[in-house]
Amino acid sequence: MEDKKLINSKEVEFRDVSYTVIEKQNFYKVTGTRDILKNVSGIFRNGELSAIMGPSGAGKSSLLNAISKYRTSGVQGHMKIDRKSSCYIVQEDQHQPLLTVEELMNLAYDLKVKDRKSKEQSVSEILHHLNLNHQRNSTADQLSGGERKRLSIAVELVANPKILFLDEPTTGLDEVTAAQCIRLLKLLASEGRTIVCTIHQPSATIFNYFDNIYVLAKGICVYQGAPSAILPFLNQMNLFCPTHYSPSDFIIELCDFSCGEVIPTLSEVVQNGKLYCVDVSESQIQLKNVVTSMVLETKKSRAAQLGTKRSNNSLLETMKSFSKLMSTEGEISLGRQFIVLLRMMMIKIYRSKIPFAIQLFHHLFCGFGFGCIFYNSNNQAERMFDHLKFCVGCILVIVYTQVMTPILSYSMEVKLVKKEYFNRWYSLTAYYMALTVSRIPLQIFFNIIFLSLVYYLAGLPPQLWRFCLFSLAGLMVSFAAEGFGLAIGATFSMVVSIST
Ligand SMILES: Nc1ncnc2c1ncn2[C@@H]1O[C@H](COP(=O)(O)OP(=O)(O)OP(=O)(O)O)[C@@H](O)[C@H]1O
Repeated sequence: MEDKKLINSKEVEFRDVSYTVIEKQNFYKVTGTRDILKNVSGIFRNGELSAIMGPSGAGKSSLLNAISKYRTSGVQGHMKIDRKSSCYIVQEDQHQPLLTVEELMNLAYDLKVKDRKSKEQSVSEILHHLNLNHQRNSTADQLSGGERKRLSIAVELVANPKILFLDEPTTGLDEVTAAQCIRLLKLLASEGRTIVCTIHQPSATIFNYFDNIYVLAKGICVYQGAPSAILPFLNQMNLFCPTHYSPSDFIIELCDFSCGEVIPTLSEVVQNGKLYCVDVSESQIQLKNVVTSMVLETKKSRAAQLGTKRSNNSLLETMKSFSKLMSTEGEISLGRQFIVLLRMMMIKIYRSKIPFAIQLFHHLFCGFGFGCIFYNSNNQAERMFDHLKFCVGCILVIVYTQVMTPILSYSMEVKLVKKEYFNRWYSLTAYYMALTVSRIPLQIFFNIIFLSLVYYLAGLPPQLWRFCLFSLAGLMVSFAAEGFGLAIGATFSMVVSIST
């Protein structure tokens, strides 16, 4: 009966998962590979708060990333998880800047939920539930660490996900706030969700809030089961916790400092996560096999389906899979995503007073300086080389300005976009379209200021049609340069975020 309950209620199951990274001496030279996770298995059940514990560098975040499918390259093994109803909350609490808590909640709701009737009520309920109601009008930067963490959870809760993955939710929080955060997660789990978080070394109070503990050491599982069963389990292995130690400190110390056979022996006993420790009585435990072949079967049937599909392979199928890649699987249409994102970006631009002032000063300064260099030179036909220098110079100023702006600003946004895209807030197509369109008005405004100044100071003919042609050429260069800037900014920040 107990076994049946365990098997039926599991929400996340993984079997023989390994994660290998390529080690490089420098950007080009590969020195070898390193196994971060070594064929670990386990389950995280519905209605439970589970913790992945272990010393620093044990592979906790790697395991969370692998089973949530946040990271797929280098990961092998079988995983059963409903991606559509899961979300991942990263360690750094990143939120759209310049938006208030209420606006962030509304943004998440508009992008994730189709039914708009109950928006106000749902948002209020979640904010109330997470004790953020009094901060409705504050921006994310004005919140405390604990409030920011609660906001990260709140924005994901609007779509009522069944599975929540959190990477180190207590990092940077004091003991009391960390305990509050874990209590909140326990409450959310008790409502029927599967909550899995990584945690480095929880205090005794926090440790006892968890329903399930998964301990990793050097990429292998050394314990999986109820927190209360951990000491009886270790006692059976002749490892006795000193009286003044908390169980969590003891197992972390064992994993961190023990040498020789302790870690492989513990891992062998729990079959690298396939067995689950249940506390039967005060000093007795039972090891139950909970990881089934179900994940393998799911994988096989998927593979079989794919095989059938591939046999009918056609251009249409390829196109469909490509468009799936480009869009989220949510129900919100691309058009609505675009409108919601565009509105959000316009609000952000409107509120960015200092960047606006800097850009205005930059364009005025460059326009004036550049105009002075070529003062009244363009109405003299014999100064042909000066005309050429003027054109090349104009192009260089526009290109440099427009390339640098997205390179500097976009790299900070990439991690946020990666998180929101992974959590199915929007498709990349809608995001890119909104980003491009939202920048057009200011881009035209600033470029016209620069172009008007240089046009006038350089003594070009005061004819409207000539000025329009000159401006059009400048704007086209500016749009092309901005595209390059976005590509460079996204590529380099992707490289940085992938390698971190
Ligand atoms: N992409 C990668 N390339 C190279 N090494 C990596 C990569 N990802 C993880 N590692 C290494 O794998 C090990 C485990 O990393 P992981 O972040 O999973 O540890 P952790 O248990 O979460 O540690 P911490 O508690 O300190 O965050 C570390 O030694 C880390 O340097």
